[in-house]
Amino acid sequence: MFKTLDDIGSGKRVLVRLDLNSPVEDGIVKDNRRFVRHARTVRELLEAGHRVVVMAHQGRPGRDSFIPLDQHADLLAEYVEHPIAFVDDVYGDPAVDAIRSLDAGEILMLENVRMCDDELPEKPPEAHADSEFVRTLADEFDCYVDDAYSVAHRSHASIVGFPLVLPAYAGRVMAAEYEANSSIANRAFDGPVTMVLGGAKATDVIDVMSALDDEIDHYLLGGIVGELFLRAAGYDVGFDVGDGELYDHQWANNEDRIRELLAERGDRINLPVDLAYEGATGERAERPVDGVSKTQPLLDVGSDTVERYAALVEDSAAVFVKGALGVFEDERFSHGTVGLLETIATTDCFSVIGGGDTSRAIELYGLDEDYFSHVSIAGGAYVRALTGQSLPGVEVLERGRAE
Ligand SMILES: Nc1ncnc2c1ncn2[C@@H]1O[C@H](COP(=O)(O)OP(=O)(O)OP(=O)(O)O)[C@@H](O)[C@H]1O
Ligand SMILES: O=C(O)[C@H](O)COP(=O)(O)O
Repeated sequence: MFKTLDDIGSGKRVLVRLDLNSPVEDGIVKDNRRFVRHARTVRELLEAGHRVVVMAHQGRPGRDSFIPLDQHADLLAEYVEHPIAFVDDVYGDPAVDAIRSLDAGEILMLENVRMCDDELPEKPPEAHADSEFVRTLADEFDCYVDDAYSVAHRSHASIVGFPLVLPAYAGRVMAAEYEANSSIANRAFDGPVTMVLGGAKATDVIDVMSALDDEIDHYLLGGIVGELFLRAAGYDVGFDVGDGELYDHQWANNEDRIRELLAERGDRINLPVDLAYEGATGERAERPVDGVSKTQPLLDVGSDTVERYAALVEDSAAVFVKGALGVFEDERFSHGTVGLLETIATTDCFSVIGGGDTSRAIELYGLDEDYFSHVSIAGGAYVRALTGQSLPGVEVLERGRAE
């Protein structure tokens, strides 16, 4: 296990890695729960009288979302309820001068760490620890805090380099995410374990299913992934219609694995028994799957499916969610996703809701996060945790030099 904020003491120069990577629309950063969550770690560090320097990233070079972090500093400051200075540099003289001018209880955010050439190459921790970026910054700090669980699947310099050269600690987000998301591997549950799997990314879902076996008693499928499984089971769905392009390429890439999973675990894989679509006057309409011949997009699981899935959830000791059961962003097609989330919220099972998109349904429909054991802010890292893979960022924290 790793050390946490409880082990740091007070009055230190702390370099903290957050994951504030956010959706960006027309150059504007969209507020999201990553800010709220990380604010708690930051506030705690400030209250302990540390000098706090935040390192984070946004987008990747070449993408529209690859922008500076000045807006992130302002948004985070609102949640921390404390001004956050920003310097448009990562480890050059302007950054080092700004770091040195901080007083106890003050906070500074560095520029997008992916603007630094040393950051992005996937390299082992030893190679990153020896980079100019890591060596230069490490000299300015007493310790490193990693709160960025959702980037822990990347072997990037700001994630794996510092724990080799500074005492390293897990922030509150890192510790909570690690504990909840690894619980299939690390905990025994006193009753059935259920996975709700949907959304748009078939390969992610199939990877999770392939990596798990006896641990899971019921798989409840929906969304695009559910339709692909229905296609493999012989139904006339799971292909693109009109100018759509969500299904056929995913089918071509995953058909064999889907057929294998159905053959090996068909008894535990639950598929939708009915599906919803847009009716002639724009209303939600539903049809049983055996009566469907797909001529238009199918946008949600139907009411009978929700009822069957809810009964299995009610009987479960633990439920893990990855991916939405329908296009929940449109209220007409939110019934599957939101109906199941509401059922999970009213039972006392251990529950983890993951997937960046899916967890947005919780706030969109005003569900209280406290009704779930954990709502993850991770995407790729959540999938890797569910598949039992270790994350480089967590591994290096565990073997870091925290004393
Ligand atoms: N039948 C469907 N047709 C089209 N889109 C769908 C359908 N069912 C679900 N979706 C879409 O899938 C999206 C969620 O899929 P995705 O696989 O990205 O989920 P996630 O696991 O929550 O996200 P991420 O992997 O990005 O963290 C939602 O935005 C939803 O609108
Ligand atoms: O938003 C995320 O999932 C993380 O910040 C990782 O971002 P990346 O996929 O660009 O590495």
